[in-house]
Amino acid sequence: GPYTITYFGVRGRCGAMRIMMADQGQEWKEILMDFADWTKGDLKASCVFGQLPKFEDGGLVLYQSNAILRHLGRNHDAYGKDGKEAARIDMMCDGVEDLRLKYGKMIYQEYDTGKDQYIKDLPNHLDKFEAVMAKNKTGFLVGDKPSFADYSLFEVLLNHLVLCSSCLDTSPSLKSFVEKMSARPKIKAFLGSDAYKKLPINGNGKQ
Ligand SMILES: N[C@@H](CCC(=O)N[C@@H](CS(=O)(=O)O)C(=O)NCC(=O)O)C(=O)O
Repeated sequence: GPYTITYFGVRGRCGAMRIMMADQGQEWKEILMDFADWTKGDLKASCVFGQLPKFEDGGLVLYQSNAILRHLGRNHDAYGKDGKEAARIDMMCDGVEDLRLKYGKMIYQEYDTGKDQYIKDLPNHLDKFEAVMAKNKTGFLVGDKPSFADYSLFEVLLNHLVLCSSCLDTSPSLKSFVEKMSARPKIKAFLGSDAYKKLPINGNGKQ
């Protein structure tokens, strides 16, 4: 710390890191970028990849939402107990990223024509995470405590429950995972906060 997020007024690619920091008892500053200012280009030109989110940890400046999650994982004992667990957590985080990319493509490019088919195909994607969650038996993807991959999976599942409220009905381990994560006191408080509720999930208002 001190942690600062610079991003647009959406949950988007900062949904998971906010939930993770809340659960870890961390505070952070939010610099909310409005899109008109962004299109002027000054801040964009200063971003390593020309994109947000930008994350500051004191003097350290990071971009790439999954790199930010990993940094928080390292700093808050949420990256496994050893190298093997860390590698499996990386694998699961990358798997969640694949789901995020599919979800984002549907939301931003194919919502009207592709939403129904996306929901039909969803079980084929969620069953991979269901199998890992069911096998690990601790209530987390890897090891016996939440890792940054758990926070990313949890957040992306919350978004999918908005898209399709029944999408976990055939995934009992994922359903229990979402219920348990939602019940963690600091997460429950954050999900109930105006700061969380006032932000739309995506930049185009579709969900
Ligand atoms: N891989 C990056 C993607 C970041 C990204 O796509 N940022 C978008 C906003 S959002 O899709 O995350 O909401 C952006 O800056 N868009 C503005 C621009 O590209 O000029 C990450 O994970 O952080």
